[in-house]
Amino acid sequence: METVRTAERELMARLPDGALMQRAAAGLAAACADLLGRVYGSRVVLLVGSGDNGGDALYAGARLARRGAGVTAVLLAPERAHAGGLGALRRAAGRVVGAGGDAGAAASAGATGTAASVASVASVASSASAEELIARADLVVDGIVGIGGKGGLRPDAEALAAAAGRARAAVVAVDLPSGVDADTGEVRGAAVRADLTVTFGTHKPGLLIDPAREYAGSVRLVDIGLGEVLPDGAELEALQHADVARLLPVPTGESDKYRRGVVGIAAGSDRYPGAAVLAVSGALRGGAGAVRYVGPAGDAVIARFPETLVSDRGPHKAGRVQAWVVGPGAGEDAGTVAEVVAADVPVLIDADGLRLADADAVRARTAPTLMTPHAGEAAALLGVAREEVEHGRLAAARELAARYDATVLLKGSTTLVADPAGGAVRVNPTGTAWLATAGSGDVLSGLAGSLLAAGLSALDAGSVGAYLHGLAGRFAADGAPVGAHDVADAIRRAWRDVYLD
Ligand SMILES: NC(=O)C1=CN([C@@H]2O[C@H](COP(=O)(O)OP(=O)(O)OC[C@H]3O[C@@H](n4cnc5c(N)ncnc54)[C@H](OP(=O)(O)O)[C@@H]3O)[C@@H](O)[C@H]2O)[C@@H](O)CC1
Ligand SMILES: [K+]
Repeated sequence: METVRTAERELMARLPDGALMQRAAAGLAAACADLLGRVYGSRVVLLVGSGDNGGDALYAGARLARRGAGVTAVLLAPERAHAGGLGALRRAAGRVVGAGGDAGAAASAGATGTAASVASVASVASSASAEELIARADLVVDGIVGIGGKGGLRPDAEALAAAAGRARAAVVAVDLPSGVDADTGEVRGAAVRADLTVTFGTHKPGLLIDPAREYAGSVRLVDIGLGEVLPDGAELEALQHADVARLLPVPTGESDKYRRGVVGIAAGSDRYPGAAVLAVSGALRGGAGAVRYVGPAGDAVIARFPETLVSDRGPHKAGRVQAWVVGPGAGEDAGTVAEVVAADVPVLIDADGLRLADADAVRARTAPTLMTPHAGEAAALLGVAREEVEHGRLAAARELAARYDATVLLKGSTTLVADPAGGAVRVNPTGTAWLATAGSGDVLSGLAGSLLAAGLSALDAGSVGAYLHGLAGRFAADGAPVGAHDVADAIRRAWRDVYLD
């Protein structure tokens, strides 16, 4: 989060002391009030760590207390809690206890001369333990740790996170759920599970990428004015409808089918003819002017899609294409994979192709390469355990892109697209769990390959393909299970939704 911190420092130098924190706390309190519905008479518990994240929680708690909520702050480190925030909460008649419900520890917050007075702290550090307070709360605000967090939660923080998890209260995370890694989205140990995360200034990668994304609940961004000073080139970006609409290849008056690009699909085997059919089904909806199929499943492909140009003579002799897709259902056909990898046009490598392709040959390519592994395939390529990739998706995508000098689309519940040149990694915002269905990846490879053939860069083809594919998955599912061919059928609707929006 170095970029955010630098921006904060710059902005702070121009603003009166505490102005950023006040903006953050105001936005946080408003979000809490929305969630509570009725603030007056509600029971709010603040989990307060020793940094500014806890300060945000304390100031927001003070605002809620002024509106009639019963607010109790549970301090993890009473002697180091944010002094200004503690004073504000006290002035608003909020209560303060130590994490163990321990009056002595809480009282020391006052005793060390911070804004809380000994009398007020000691008098309210009553008999109820933090655990009991949390169990009775309507709302729990997680201000344990924010972007300053290092490593997994410490044991006392972990106990509070667990208590919040057991409670019936809604949980609001301040800036990000404590315990998730702000930079990478990794969750190594215990972490707070939030219903809502109120984040400040900019989306942190950890809020957009699984597994952390799951812990964040819905995410609300509060503008604290960082936009003016944040440098360009954020670490992550997500395409929106308007971006995708601009990138879609749309035929002009002069287009003929060859100018719109021909995509070659080298996929399927006697054992897996279905993969060929599904890849072609995606390719036909991706904007290329024609789809050429090469491989042993030509009959199955023609039977389903008679518009396909079919050849059984191998990629070299199949006729010109503007991009290749190789790998879905390829089985052990390393020869075809090698032939395609050697072609001097953009190539998308998927599924079996990822395993069969020679790494040096991929690196030696001069035309763009787009690799589309899921977590298991990425793990095999990197030589690590699958969990390693699942816990660190951003790092894995970047690492693969660097190793293969290829654009990498890492599939999963949050699909990421990383370019070898560096720059922001694209997070696909349209995914749905329904897409985890057999053959769905084959459809995506055909679709993205078709976009490559139509002239999009590997980064754009991958991210636009994932976007349309995710949207198509949502349309096709509509709350019920889907097959991959349903997803392919819905691509046209997704395209219209984006283009005509
Ligand atoms: N700058 C601004 O103007 C604005 C900043 N804003 C807010 O500030 C937040 C960043 O604040 P920050 O830099 O004080 O760090 P923060 O996240 O509170 O954590 C540091 C503390 O946590 C502790 N700690 C560390 N790891 C831990 C663990 N695993 N488990 C448990 N504890 C752990 C660590 O303890 P220590 O290592 O020192 O013992 C240290 O005391 C940011 O996320 C946003 O909410 C907004 O108000 C907008 C304006
Ligand atoms: K937090």
